[in-house]
Amino acid sequence: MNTPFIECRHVGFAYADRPILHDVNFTIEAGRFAAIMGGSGSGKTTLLRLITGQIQPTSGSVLIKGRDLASFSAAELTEHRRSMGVLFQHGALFTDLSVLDNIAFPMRELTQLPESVIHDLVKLKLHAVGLRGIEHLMPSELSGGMARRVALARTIALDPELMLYDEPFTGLDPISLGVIAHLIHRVNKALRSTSIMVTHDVGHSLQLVDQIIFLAHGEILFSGSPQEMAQSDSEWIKQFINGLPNGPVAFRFPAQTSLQEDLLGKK
Ligand SMILES: Nc1ncnc2c1ncn2[C@@H]1O[C@H](COP(=O)(O)OP(=O)(O)OP(=O)(O)O)[C@@H](O)[C@H]1O
Repeated sequence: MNTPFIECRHVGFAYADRPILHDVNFTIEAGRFAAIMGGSGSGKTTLLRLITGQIQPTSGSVLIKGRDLASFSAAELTEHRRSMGVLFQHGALFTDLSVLDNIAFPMRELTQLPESVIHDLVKLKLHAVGLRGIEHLMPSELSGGMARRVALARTIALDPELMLYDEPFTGLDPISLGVIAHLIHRVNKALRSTSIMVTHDVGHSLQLVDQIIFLAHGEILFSGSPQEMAQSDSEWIKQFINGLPNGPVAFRFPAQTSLQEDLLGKK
């Protein structure tokens, strides 16, 4: 059997004394695309940060290509980060740099490539996201959808073998969202990278990914294919997929007193 690209083995994590993840176990095979889903505050971004090595598990281990991240030297950790492309929630561009300089940034920082090659690569990356010809524009001159595409071009600047997307669809109109989803699919196929996306967008992600990891209260409630998820009997998953206001995640906060007591001061 092939060694998985990413494996979480009994991973637990706490911020100070506040437990966030408990006994999280899953594997993602090389070249596969996984979505991490779950309600707000369930620990999705925390899981991404454990995979990038920004934070370390309190218990258990995160293995990259079979090796425990905790055993990486500083140089190996830098190399691990260099081999990753991360698209953040709002795809933040450097506002005082042009599109060209934004996309060239990781190439200039992390490689010794000559400027002429960097310029050609920027054009290729912009072409990949359908925006060749806007190299000279500043971020303030771009629409939200274009800015997200430029951020995607920057993310793929160094052909990463691991792509991480943290809520890439947030704040986009339906057309821009469709474009970004299509581009993410194309990028994933072209780079054959292993990809992980944290998302709340059930509709698009079920079409994009091979695997879904569903977190609730810091535990894995489900891990499997989109087809398996659609057929799941779990009330949590049904509530999430169908966007129901009530279910295991209650609509009402469980107040300690009744409304009558609050308003009339009576029992
Ligand atoms: N640096 C931090 N220090 C302390 N608590 C934190 C920190 N970062 C996140 N948390 C808490 O950890 C929990 C999990 O956060 P995380 O961002 O991983 O959730 P999430 O599933 O990505 O949420 P969302 O979907 O709302 O972005 C939350 O309750 C959050 O308040």
